[in-house]
Amino acid sequence: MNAMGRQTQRSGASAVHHQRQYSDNFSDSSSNGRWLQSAGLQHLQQSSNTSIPPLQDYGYYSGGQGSRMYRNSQRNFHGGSEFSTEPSTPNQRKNGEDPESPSGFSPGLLDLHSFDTELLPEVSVPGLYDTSSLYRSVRGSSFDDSDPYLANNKQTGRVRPVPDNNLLKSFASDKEKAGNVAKIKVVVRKRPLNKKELAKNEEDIITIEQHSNSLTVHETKLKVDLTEYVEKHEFVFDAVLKEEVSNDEVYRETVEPIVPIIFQRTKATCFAYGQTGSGKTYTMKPLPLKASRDILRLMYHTYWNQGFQLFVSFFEIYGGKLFDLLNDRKKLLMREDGKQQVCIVGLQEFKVSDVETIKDLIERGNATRSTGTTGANEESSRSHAILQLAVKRSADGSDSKPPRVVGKLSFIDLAGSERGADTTDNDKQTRMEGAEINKSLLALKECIRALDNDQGHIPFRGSKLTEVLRDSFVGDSRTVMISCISPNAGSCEHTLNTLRYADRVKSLSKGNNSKKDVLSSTLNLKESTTMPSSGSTLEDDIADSWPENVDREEFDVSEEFQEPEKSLWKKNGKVEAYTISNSEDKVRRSNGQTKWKDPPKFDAKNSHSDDDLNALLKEEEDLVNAHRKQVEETMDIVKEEMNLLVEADQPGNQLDDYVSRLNAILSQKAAGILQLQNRLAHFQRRLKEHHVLVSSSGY
Ligand SMILES: Nc1ncnc2c1ncn2[C@@H]1O[C@H](COP(=O)(O)OP(=O)(O)OP(=O)(O)O)[C@@H](O)[C@H]1O
Repeated sequence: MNAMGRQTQRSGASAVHHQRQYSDNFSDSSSNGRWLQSAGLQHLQQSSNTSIPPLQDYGYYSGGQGSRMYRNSQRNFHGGSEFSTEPSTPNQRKNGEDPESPSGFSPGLLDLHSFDTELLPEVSVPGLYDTSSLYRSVRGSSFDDSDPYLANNKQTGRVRPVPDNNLLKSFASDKEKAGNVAKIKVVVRKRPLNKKELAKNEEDIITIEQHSNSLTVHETKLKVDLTEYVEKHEFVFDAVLKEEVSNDEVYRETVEPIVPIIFQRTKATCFAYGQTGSGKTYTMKPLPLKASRDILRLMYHTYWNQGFQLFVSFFEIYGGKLFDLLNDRKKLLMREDGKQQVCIVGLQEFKVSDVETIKDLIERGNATRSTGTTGANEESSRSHAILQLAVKRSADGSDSKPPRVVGKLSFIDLAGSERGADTTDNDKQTRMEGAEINKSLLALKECIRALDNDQGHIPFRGSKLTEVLRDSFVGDSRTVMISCISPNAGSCEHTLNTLRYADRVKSLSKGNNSKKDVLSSTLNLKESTTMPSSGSTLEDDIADSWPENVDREEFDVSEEFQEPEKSLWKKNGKVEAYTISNSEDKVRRSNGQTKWKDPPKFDAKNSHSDDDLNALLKEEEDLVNAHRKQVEETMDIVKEEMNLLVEADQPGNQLDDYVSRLNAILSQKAAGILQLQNRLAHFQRRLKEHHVLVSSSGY
């Protein structure tokens, strides 16, 4: 059965797979339009019944249906909303005099020939960053709705020739903003404890220092004497957002700075990454609408009358296949043209001119999206949803030629990453989905790394997701990654994996060699050497970059022996002794980490030197050797005891039982050694990979 077929079937099984409802465990409020509220766009909620008109109703804005959409726009911009004060546009629309006013929302059928993803060549726009011309015509009055100049302009039908003072400021600040936007920005967002977690009295283990953009995970561990101790894992990112931070603030911190540069031939991507149920969808959902609002504001204000147009498309990648979320999940094909441009054949693109229409489109797409149930989230996204806002303009700024992409903003709501452990109850389908999802997350990270290190080869072909995003990564591009984390103790391992993934993305970034981040990176690398308390899983693999299949297989073998070992440790004195030593080792290593947490006395250049890496490798090797020694000693003791028992020739079958139990322990210990050896091999590979990447990043 193909993915589509499976999808349909699964959708039918309501308990397992269903359309996303957007309800949550946090509040009892109706979820319909809740995300609008969180987006600060609640005024649009009233009109949320507005259905999207059938496609055939709308031509391009120059077509005959334009007036209908024009009325929509008018309502939107005059509905007492924040948009009612939108400069210039309302009057224009009211008067119906604006020949440029894009009154239509119309589909653009994308095919190999028409989907031009190539950036528009730089077109000189009079007044755009051309300060000499700006100054020549600077006017003293302000640029707003009541600006008499604007009214005059419209009355006379003259094309506004140049911007005024405020506009000049706006250009300058846009330009400044653009320069300030890092190529890769990594932001972490913590969600609040949910009802379930609160009911279970789960502890919040994340503390955040927003002013220093640092975050600490307090991981509870067991000491030698079985008392608990807390190991701290510190991370520093570009921004760290507390649980009380609103979606508005998230927008301001992440997407707002990149909106203006979309008009400057830049393609940007914003995506959320994190464990299932950590808040990716909650975080991502309001962003496109807020961005659209700002894009339209720029189009109608700063870049008014310069021929920019906004287009929306929305599709998902499910099971490695593409489906159009704005066209009844029609299956799409991805092709590369002769110029290696990615083309999505059949994807419908809608020309939009008002926020309300965009809101309707987004809602329609979200309602069509594939969701399922995971252990951690009843409405888990099982697909990657990609919403693209493309700013276009025809080469000569007129309507006579088809518009070409100037810049593009892609929002990706990634499917939830899950660990193997979470999927034990899931069916094969869900596990396969998980594998596909994890593959694309790994590929995404590899691409971001390669891009930021200016590597010649970008591994786009690693997954459908990265292939589709290819054109967003070439040329002048920006990436904002929002790592979403759950605060509860039960999610500790997931949270650490998410943060390590984020840290890998960030710490290997070329423009990110500040001492602070080097410290963070080194710290986190150090933390990653901690022996896991349970077996590694696919998510671990992603977090730690072990791409080779062979690694996975090796580790699966060793994982089998993890459980019996755990169950033994309380039953048998000898085994307990072994495990306790193991804990002691951890404690020692944990204490040893203090030196890494102190401010580094090295300079950034040498922080990742061979010596550091070799020292880490040596330490891990010592650790494994120490374990091996302990196990061997345990085996010796067990053997000795067996011999004693045989010599004592105890009557009855008690002896047989005892011997077989000891034998079982021996074989488990042997497996333990094998596991440690595998672990060491993994670690060596990881260090090697890290070393290669660090060297190529120029530290
Ligand atoms: N910052 C937050 N404040 C309040 N509620 C939140 C927050 N983040 C997430 N939630 C709630 O947590 C639940 C899970 O969030 P969400 O569906 O966004 O997770 P997800 O990471 O997208 O999961 P999946 O990957 O499985 O789709 C939802 O009910 C959502 O409303």
